[in-house]
Amino acid sequence: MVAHRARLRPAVDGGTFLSTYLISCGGTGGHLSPGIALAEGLASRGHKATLLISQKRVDARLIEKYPDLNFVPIPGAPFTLQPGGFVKFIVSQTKGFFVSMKLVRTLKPAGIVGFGGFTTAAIIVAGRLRGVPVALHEANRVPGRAIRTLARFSRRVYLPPGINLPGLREGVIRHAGLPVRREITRLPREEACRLLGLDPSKKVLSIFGGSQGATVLNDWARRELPQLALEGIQLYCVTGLGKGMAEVQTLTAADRSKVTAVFSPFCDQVAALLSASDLVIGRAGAGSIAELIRCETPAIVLPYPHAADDHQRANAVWFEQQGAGLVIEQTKLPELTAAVFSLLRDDARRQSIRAHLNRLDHEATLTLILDDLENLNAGAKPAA
Ligand SMILES: CC(=O)N[C@H]1[C@@H](OP(=O)(O)OP(=O)(O)OC[C@H]2O[C@@H](n3ccc(=O)[nH]c3=O)[C@H](O)[C@@H]2O)O[C@H](CO)[C@@H](O)[C@@H]1O
Repeated sequence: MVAHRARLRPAVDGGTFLSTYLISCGGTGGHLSPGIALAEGLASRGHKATLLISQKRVDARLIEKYPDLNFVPIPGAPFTLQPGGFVKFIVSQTKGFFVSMKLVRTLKPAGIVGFGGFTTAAIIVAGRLRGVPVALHEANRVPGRAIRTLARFSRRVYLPPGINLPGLREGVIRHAGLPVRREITRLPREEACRLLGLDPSKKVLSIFGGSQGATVLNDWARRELPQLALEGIQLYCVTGLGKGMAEVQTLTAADRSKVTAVFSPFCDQVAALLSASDLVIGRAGAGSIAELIRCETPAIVLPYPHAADDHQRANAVWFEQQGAGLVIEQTKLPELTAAVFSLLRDDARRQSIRAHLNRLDHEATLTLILDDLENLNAGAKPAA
């Protein structure tokens, strides 16, 4: 670890901390979760972070669990060329820019990190104008529009291993995975099942369709529930906010034992969910994949077909190439049921997937980014 060479700044609450960082990470769980992970890492090194988030419901829900972190919602809307949407984009980005300028002026950050998405542009431009070192993080295996546009303003661009962005100055790109929140770690299965109200002696299948949930996967789960229950397989389906009510059902298996099925709009216990699950069916969001790797949970992923530049397919292909999971295209949904039962019956196959997950990066990403940010800061001129 690099020594704490960062400048000492007075804390707003009267204590002292090394430096303040601004982290722009709003809009989806896939942006917010790594932002939280970075803020946790900075705090562990004595720094302070303010996280800029969107005004979307999913952001508000996800941050409930982190009362000790400092979140600031800022205006912003996704880019679109549709007339009404484009005007909204311009107006909200302009507002976001003025809020960002004020934040940079008052907080005097030592660095700004943007995780992409529509909340990132304003703060990166504001930081750049005020001479603050700015860094971008791309989680996906196809860099998004915000990252592609803003990369030339940035001192660092963190990209997934093997991915490049042409035209950047030498030394700007660093290869790093997605930082994962501290709490996401593999728990003993019995404990995880207990936390979720499940029976550890029975298999657990989870549906985890990213931060918004996935309607096709929810529908599949409801359709297949009788058959799953008959085989004694418990179901934990995270439906997504606004996609159904919380519900617990008790069904009967072929051997007359009771089988639980849980439907929940949001999950606050992702580590327990992934640790209890014998198999997860999910999307191929970078956050989900990083957390499946961290908890070593076998999964079948169905890339969201409308993701920008088809980036979920690229994530999924990489995941499968590592032997870390299986991919089924959404157009081949009818194949899912057979694949699920086959994998749940095949303990050796799931064990082999776990072995592949185990050899993938677990901890190094966050350390790499923290070291690098501290180095950047140490070499930086004081913010204007
Ligand atoms: C539709 C779409 O374009 N989704 C994108 C979005 O992912 P999206 O936010 O949909 O999903 P991800 O899988 O990347 O991340 C979800 C995050 O939310 C957390 N979570 C989710 C549900 C829940 O109930 N509780 C909870 O805590 C997960 O633990 C995870 O940390 O950003 C990702 C990162 O750029 C992209 O890879 C995805 O393609």
